[in-house]
Amino acid sequence: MKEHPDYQEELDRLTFTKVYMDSVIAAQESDQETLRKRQESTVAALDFKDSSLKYQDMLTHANFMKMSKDQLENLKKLRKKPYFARIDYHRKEKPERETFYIGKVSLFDRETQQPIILDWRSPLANVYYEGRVGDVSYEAHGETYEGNVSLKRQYSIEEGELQDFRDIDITTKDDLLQDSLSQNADHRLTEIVSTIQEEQNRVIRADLRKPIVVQGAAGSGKTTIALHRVSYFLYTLQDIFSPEEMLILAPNRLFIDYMKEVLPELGVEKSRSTTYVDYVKLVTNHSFTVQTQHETLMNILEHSDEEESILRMAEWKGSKEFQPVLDQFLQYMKKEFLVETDLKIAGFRVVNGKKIRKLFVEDYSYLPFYKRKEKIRQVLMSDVRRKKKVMLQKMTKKYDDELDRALYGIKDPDKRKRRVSFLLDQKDAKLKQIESESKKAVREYMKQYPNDPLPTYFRRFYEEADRFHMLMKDFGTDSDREFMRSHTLRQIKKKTVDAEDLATLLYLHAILYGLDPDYKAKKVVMDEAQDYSYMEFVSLKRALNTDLFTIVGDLAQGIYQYRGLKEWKPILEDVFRAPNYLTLQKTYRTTIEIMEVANSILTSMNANLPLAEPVLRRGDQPSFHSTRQKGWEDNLFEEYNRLRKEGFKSFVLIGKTVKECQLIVQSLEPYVPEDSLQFVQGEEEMMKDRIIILPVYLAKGLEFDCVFLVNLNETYAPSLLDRKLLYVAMTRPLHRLQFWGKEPQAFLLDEVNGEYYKS
Ligand SMILES: Nc1ncnc2c1ncn2[C@@H]1O[C@H](COP(=O)(O)OP(=O)(O)OP(=O)(O)O)[C@@H](O)[C@H]1O
Repeated sequence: MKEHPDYQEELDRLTFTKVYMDSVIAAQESDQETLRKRQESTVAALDFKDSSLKYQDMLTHANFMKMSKDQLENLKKLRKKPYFARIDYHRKEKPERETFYIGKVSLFDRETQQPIILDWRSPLANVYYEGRVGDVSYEAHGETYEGNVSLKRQYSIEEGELQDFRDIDITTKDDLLQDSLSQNADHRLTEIVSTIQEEQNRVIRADLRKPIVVQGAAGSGKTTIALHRVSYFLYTLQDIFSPEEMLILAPNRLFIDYMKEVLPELGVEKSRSTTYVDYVKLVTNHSFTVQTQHETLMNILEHSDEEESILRMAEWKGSKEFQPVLDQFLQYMKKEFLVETDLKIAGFRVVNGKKIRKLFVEDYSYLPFYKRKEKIRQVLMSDVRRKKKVMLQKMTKKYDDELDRALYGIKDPDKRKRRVSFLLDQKDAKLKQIESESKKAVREYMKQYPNDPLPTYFRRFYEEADRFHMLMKDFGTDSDREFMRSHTLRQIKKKTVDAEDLATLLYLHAILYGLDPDYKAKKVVMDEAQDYSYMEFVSLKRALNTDLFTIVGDLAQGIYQYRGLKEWKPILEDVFRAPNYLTLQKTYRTTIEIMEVANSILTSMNANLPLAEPVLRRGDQPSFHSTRQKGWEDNLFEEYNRLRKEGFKSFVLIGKTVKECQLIVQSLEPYVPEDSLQFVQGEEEMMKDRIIILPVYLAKGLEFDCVFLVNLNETYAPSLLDRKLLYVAMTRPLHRLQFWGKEPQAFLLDEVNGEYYKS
């Protein structure tokens, strides 16, 4: 690197940038003395006269930068690595070529508006990610700018020191990507802004006003890219959109912890990240226990008696056909809101019943039922307030007229006196009646409307047998439907619902009550989206009333196939209007050798999905190890130690089911040092120095340096579900994959070309 003609220039630039950052930081913290000293020493350190002058000029402006607290914190963090790339770009209409350094935040010279560092999310930075050196164009603020890129350079900067820099396109190989991929699992996720690939960049920057669905192979960067799209979104639309309005849905809490490691770097930590289950519980204020889809999956894998009926029921509850059923049910519920009696006070018709009904069915039809009810209450209240005066006047006039008639018309003084006194009492009573009825008329009137909480509606859907069977007539046989009805009612009695009921609850909640503004989100990101049912998508869209969804998933990993999506078509065609659909085929996580085996399993699914293409990175072939011979436990631990010595840090043993994992723990515990295993079953955080033991369903979305698939009892059958489980498990490692079981068939390796693995 030192021989490179630009070496000194690059060194100067880095020194300058660091000092500029320091100056900004010090200026913000008003430490003028430090600021002056730093600036002096920089200028002394810079070699080139020209640049010294220019830099000195720029440094003086650092004083005047105005920054938010968050921006300042970010700047401090990024001082160790201010930028990762440079482009030399000549925009057509500009007289000369300009150089831009790209980093994770932007930093501008206030006076000249020249970027010291260009944010990776800025429109111009797109030039770095898209295409190669040569003619390029980019879009900003609706305009297209043409130009030419003459240099694309990547930097490796550690602790603020320049380690290396390389130009891309001279060799086509992306060295930085190669370096980044060969690292270990615990410090990889954050580094990807510098190595985002073209197909990934398209996903990140795809039209922000449209929903987007991304089908991506295992390890193609779906999670990472979805989060970068969030970051890009927040950056681009920062003036009109705040992070709190973003909802990120992940499959489990383990996954959320894992994602959070990425979030701070991307500036999206203020977004709400949660699971669908937790979100629905929150917005519906739901106190039921939820039987999760994982528990159902375990039941299937461990063969429960009611397996088939349970699966059928779960499928129905999530299906597209279930939506019209719920809509019809809601029509029945709506009838109870169609009150059309007149609102009367002291014999006066204050509001016409037909008008009240019209308010519900027409004027406020865009609102949830209970919100309409509230609006009607407000309208009635104000009508009563307004008309009370008129009523009082009318009543007063009526009695005053009668009094006049009595005073002047009745001759007999006794009779007249009685009549007048009667009329005065009457008048007084009637006016009081108007006063008092006005106070409570609306409250009384509103009693005609339903006032039930969500669980009541949910129960009623299942409780009224005739109506339930009539609404569900297109679903299976009488007894299938009855199973669904009685099972759900039994669950309700136990204060439990199935995970699939959450979509129903959210859907009903959205239409009946609407969402509390605190829980609203304008943009939704759904990872592992293949595991959501149609109704889960629809209920979210309905509840949030937004089209801004970023949906990423992989149908090949759809292990909840009994309830999840089998294809993207219904989402693309029925849930959203004209969404973008993109695919990610290159896979970055694992080596060619591991992907060869995993792809063989993918092919055997006949799922018509494109095979993942591993980025050129080689490693050891996956290997099979027998657990038949005595002492296999010692062998496994030896392998672990050997790999640790090679420098690998994170290890996982994946079992097919929870039971299988328990068996693995029992078998290994006597052979390994105390506290070296951690059996993760759900919420707990994974400890970095332990060998993790996980059932496949929890390993989904995660990654480890070395993965051992262990199979002591539960073999993988040649069924679609088991193939998907295997595929998920096999695509978790970054570097090494080993199979530990009685025979290769236990992992369907008999279907894999024998040259792809060692045994
Ligand atoms: N452009 C890139 N540069 C460097 N690393 C990348 C890049 N894209 C993805 N990776 C790495 O590849 C790995 C897989 O990414 P990620 O977990 O986002 O993939 P995924 O598609 O969600 O995977 P899966 O579906 O298997 O859970 C991560 O370690 C990520 O850092």
